[in-house]
Amino acid sequence: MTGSLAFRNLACARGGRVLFESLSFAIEPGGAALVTGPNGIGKSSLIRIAAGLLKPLSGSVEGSATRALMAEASALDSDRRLADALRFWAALDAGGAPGDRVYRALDATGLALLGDVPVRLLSTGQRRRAAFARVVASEAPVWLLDEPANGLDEASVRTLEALIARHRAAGGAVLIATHLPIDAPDAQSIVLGSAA
Ligand SMILES: Nc1ncnc2c1ncn2[C@@H]1O[C@H](COP(=O)(O)OP(=O)(O)OP(=O)(O)O)[C@@H](O)[C@H]1O
Repeated sequence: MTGSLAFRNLACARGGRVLFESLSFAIEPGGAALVTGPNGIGKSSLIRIAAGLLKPLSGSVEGSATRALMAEASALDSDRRLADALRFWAALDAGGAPGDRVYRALDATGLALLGDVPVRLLSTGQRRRAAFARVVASEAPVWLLDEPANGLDEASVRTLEALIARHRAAGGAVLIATHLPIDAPDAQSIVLGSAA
């Protein structure tokens, strides 16, 4: 797997206000970038631009075309059982038979025993882990993670960090917007709202 992402001279405006401009950085295969900054500065907007869901004011994003997004809304069907909901997306996200990938992702995120539970009955943290399981099952070379540690207990944050490390070791690239500390060795630090 080879994942990469490059932001070139990016500017973003929302509601008629420029949030950031002249933003350039690249994430190489095996790399990661942690985006931080105060509320409302544009971290989620940057992630949405990288996901192709928001058009930048100027500049461009290049790199691997297949990108998995973990944002606030997981898009998992609340009435489906968790494994079925993940299977639905795994078939679309990565194609092919999703069975094994989904079970591996459930196992990796500590949800192996909850595959038969309807999504609507999951706790907040379990729902976040389920959203992350979708990313893991997607096999996308680029992961875009918006506040992935929100609602997770300490052990789940360690699992998140381990899976990010595994993805990077396999050649993937990861962009993470976070308020909470996430251990990602040698990750670039992108501080929005900083003059530096
Ligand atoms: N659809 C929209 N239309 C207009 N303005 C928006 C829209 N969505 C977000 N904004 C504004 O864009 C700014 C940046 O929002 P964004 O969610 O990217 O910030 P953030 O840095 O992720 O914030 P937080 O730390 O609170 O999650 C905010 O001022 C927000 O009100």
